[in-house]
Amino acid sequence: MIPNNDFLALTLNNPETLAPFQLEFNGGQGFVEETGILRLEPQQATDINLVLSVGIHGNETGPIELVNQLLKAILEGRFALTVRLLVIIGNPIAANRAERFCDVNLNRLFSGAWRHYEGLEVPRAQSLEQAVTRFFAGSATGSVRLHYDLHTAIRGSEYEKFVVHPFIGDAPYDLQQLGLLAASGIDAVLLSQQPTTTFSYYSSAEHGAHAFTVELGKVYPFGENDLSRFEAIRQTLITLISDASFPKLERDAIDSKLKFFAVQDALVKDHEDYQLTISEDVKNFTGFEKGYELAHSSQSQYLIKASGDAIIFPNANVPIGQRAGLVVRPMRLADLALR
Ligand SMILES: O=C(O)CCC(=O)N[C@@H](CCC(=O)O)C(=O)O
Ligand SMILES: [Zn+2]
Repeated sequence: MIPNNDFLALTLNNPETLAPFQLEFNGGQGFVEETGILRLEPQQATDINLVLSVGIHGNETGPIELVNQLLKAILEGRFALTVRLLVIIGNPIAANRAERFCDVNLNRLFSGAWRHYEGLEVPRAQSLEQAVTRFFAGSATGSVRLHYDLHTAIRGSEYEKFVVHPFIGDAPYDLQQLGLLAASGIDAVLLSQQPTTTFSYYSSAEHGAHAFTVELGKVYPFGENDLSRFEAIRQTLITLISDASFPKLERDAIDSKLKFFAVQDALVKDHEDYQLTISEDVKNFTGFEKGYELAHSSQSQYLIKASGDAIIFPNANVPIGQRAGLVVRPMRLADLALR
């Protein structure tokens, strides 16, 4: 069993390794596959397979606390399990250090990108890919695959809660998933226009999952999160897990709740002297006038291409070659292919 049904404590007490074990609870069976990786199988067959990952960045503690609470409620039989569920606490070593990562940003290592890096996160990225592969391999043919990768952002945001939707090529966007996001208190959806090496892109591209990076607010240390700010997503997750059902929102309701943005450019740090021109307190979604110089280095200059283009995740404190921010452009739901 998991002492006190506290999977977070078990994981943080065993940040490097944990021998696999099995557990029974009222409603199903659990399998701790390795540290921070717990698979729950319901008693009844289901056509929903849900990966909930948190703590891919060790210091993003709010979603870790939220999911740990949900897990405790399932293990104590306070609500039913009607879906297959894989819970991942991504980077327990970094979580214990209250750091975003130890050696290398785990959320840049997926889809095999770990082959090009060294450090503590490299074997972890491999393990997480394998765990997700095993999990989806166990799903029934034709069943729904979901992966919600929950994060919090370094900066404050004009839209507090938002998701990054991985690039899906010419495929239509899924109205049911957009409805779930709208019902979960998400304010904005950023549509990626190219492949990346993030966890959500991996599950989307490799496993055909509906996957998102979900940003739920600003980073705070363990114990300092106001979990009431996650109430809407907590409710949609409980309904999904206990009733295998999605919120039913009409297209107009989705349109009125969600703002949409296309990712226009990824800012890439190209030299040690690379600088963003904005101050530390500029929030995500701050927009600029055409021609504004957003970043420069001795190698390059980035000028805003259209008035209203806005900055997300500005951070020049990254290794050369990595993303220092995203530039997004407002768009309308009406412009999207939907199904
Ligand atoms: O606030 C920040 O600067 C970073 C927050 C964060 O960790 N965001 C994710 C987004 C991943 C994606 O683009 O799907 C990340 O940078 O890994
Ligand atoms: Zn993060």
